[in-house]
Amino acid sequence: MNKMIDYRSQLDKVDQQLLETLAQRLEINREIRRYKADQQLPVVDASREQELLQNRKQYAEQIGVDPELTEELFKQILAFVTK
Ligand SMILES: C=C(O[C@@H]1C=C(C(=O)O)C=C[C@H]1O)C(=O)O
Repeated sequence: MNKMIDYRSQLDKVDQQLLETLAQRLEINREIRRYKADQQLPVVDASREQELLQNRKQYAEQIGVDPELTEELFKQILAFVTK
C-alpha cells in the first residue's frame, strides 16, 4: 500500500507539471491570438498545424510515447486554441 501512495504522489507531481506546461502554452496562444487580430491574420494556419502534428508524432516516437495518443492530444489542443 505504501507503494501505491508513492506512485500516486509521483503522478500528482507529474500531472501538476503537465498542467503548468499547458498553461504556458495557452498563454502563448493568447498572445498570438492578439497579435493575429492586430495584424488581421487568420486564426488557423492549416499547413503549420499539419507540420506540427507530424513533428510532435515523430518526437513522441523517439522518446517512447504513443504517436496516436500524441496526435489526439495535439488535435484537441489545436481545436481548443483556434475555436
Ligand atoms: C499559434 C498559431 O495559430 C494557430 C495555432 C497553432 C498552435 O497552437 O500551435 C498553430 C497554428 C494555427 O492554426 C500559429 O499560427 O502559429
